[in-house]
Amino acid sequence: MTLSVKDISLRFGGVSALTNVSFDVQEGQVTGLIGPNGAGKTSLFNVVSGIYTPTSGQVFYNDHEISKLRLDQINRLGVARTFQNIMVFPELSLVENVMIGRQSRTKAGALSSIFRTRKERNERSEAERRSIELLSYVGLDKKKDELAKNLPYGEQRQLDIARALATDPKILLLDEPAAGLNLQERVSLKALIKKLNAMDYTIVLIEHDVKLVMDLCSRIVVLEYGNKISEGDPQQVQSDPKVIAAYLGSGGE
Ligand SMILES: Nc1ncnc2c1ncn2[C@@H]1O[C@H](COP(=O)(O)OP(=O)(O)OP(=O)(O)O)[C@@H](O)[C@H]1O
Repeated sequence: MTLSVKDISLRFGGVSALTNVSFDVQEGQVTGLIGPNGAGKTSLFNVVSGIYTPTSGQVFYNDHEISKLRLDQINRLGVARTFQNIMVFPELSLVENVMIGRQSRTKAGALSSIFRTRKERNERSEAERRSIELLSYVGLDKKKDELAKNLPYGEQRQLDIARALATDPKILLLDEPAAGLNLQERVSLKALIKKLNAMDYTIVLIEHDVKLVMDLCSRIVVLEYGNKISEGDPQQVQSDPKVIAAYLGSGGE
């Protein structure tokens, strides 16, 4: 087992964002996290990735409790994430964007150091080599020297995923990666997620595009008002009356 969420509750003053949510993410799978707006999906990612400390409950990663660790500590253990809003640096090149993501892995620091020593130069060239390799995973290596701001929106999302890969994670948490993408870009994204999963990345996906989730995920967890209301394979979840009611109640989103 890779990631285990146990009885997680998260409250903001009077608002319960999550109530006793538990589920496991199995290694090598693509797990979907779905639910209407405000269901608590992003809050759960924020807890798992160390942005929020849960009010109660625990998160385990390979049997280590990570719920009290910081974002950077959890990241170093092998959990990386993207955010709903794209987090690329528009004025930097693609390869620089990915190299900044690797900065925590190099002792000398990727971009800001003056490359005086052989060790620092070697670290930089290794960081650059690996960054170009990661760009090739998402199909952007040929554009490595272009500025991020000049990429079409769909490719900026792919660059964002390459940045998340920069710390060499085992688990990738993707928060609405298809948001704002057109049909063709969604097809490319689906192929990319399948490819990354085939490369052994374990993936947890928050997504409103239910068809994309059904096509990609072997297991789906459904939240509503901070509670887990269903869990299972796509068939089970799709036919669960609680899930149908939750989606109809939210306008069929
Ligand atoms: N920092 C915060 N302070 C107060 N309330 C918050 C905070 N973050 C989230 N919430 C509340 O927690 C609940 C869950 O929000 P969350 O963003 O996790 O839902 P979501 O399922 O990701 O929604 P969406 O699909 O719209 O992104 C909402 O009621 C939200 O208003």
